[in-house]
Amino acid sequence: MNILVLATRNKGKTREMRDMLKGFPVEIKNLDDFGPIPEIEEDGDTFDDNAYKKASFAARVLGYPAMADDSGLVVDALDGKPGVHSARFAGENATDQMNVAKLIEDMQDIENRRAAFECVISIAVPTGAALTYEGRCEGELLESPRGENGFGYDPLFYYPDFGKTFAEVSMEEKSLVSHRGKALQQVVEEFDKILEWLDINMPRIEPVACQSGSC
Ligand SMILES: O=c1[nH]c(=O)c2ncn([C@@H]3O[C@H](COP(=O)(O)OP(=O)(O)OP(=O)(O)O)[C@@H](O)[C@H]3O)c2[nH]1
Ligand SMILES: [Mg+2]
Repeated sequence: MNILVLATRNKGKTREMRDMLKGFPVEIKNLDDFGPIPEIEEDGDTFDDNAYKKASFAARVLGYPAMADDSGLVVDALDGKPGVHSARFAGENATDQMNVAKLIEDMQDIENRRAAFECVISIAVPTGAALTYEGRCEGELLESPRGENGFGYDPLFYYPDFGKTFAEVSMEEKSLVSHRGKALQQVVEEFDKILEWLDINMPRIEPVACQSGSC
């Protein structure tokens, strides 16, 4: 069976990606299933750049196809911030709670509460060839958190059609409309094509003994 490595350290993302890919003929592995690998610097200007960096680096280092997600919250009134810096909004080692607290503070007394989650998923092979999928989800920011589910900014992200925040719905409900859910739905719909693409693009390196014709 094909192996696909989820190139993320984020447990919330991992849960959502694993859930949507269950039932497909692919063995999903986490970075934790391998020995320590170096941290990837996420210094790209776009979600696209960073998703590709993470997926192609993991694929090259591990020798398997890898899927990475780069995502974040884009807030109208903050000129698109925190954007690609969503995970580190309140500082380099910020927790979700710290990021949420900073966002509440920065949005104090601001009337325009419009925000969107954006996600780019990259599936890469060790040669660097890659496929890209995107998703976006629009909502509004509350003034204080609501709900216990999800991760990141979910307790502040109010989705009008649900009348709830993403932290007040189940993971399955969130995935029906979320940025990551939408990108993953395309992955799911195209999964047969992706498997064919992997077959064509994964380099088949014969063991040295075979290359010399002795097997
Ligand atoms: O409330 C949220 N619901 C979501 O559905 C969601 N998706 C992304 N985010 C935020 O954006 C950062 C991604 O940054 P990011 O793509 O660099 O990921 P990360 O650093 O957490 O993990 P990794 O995948 O890079 O290992 C995350 O940490 C979160 O703060 C979300 N917040
Ligand atoms: Mg990251």
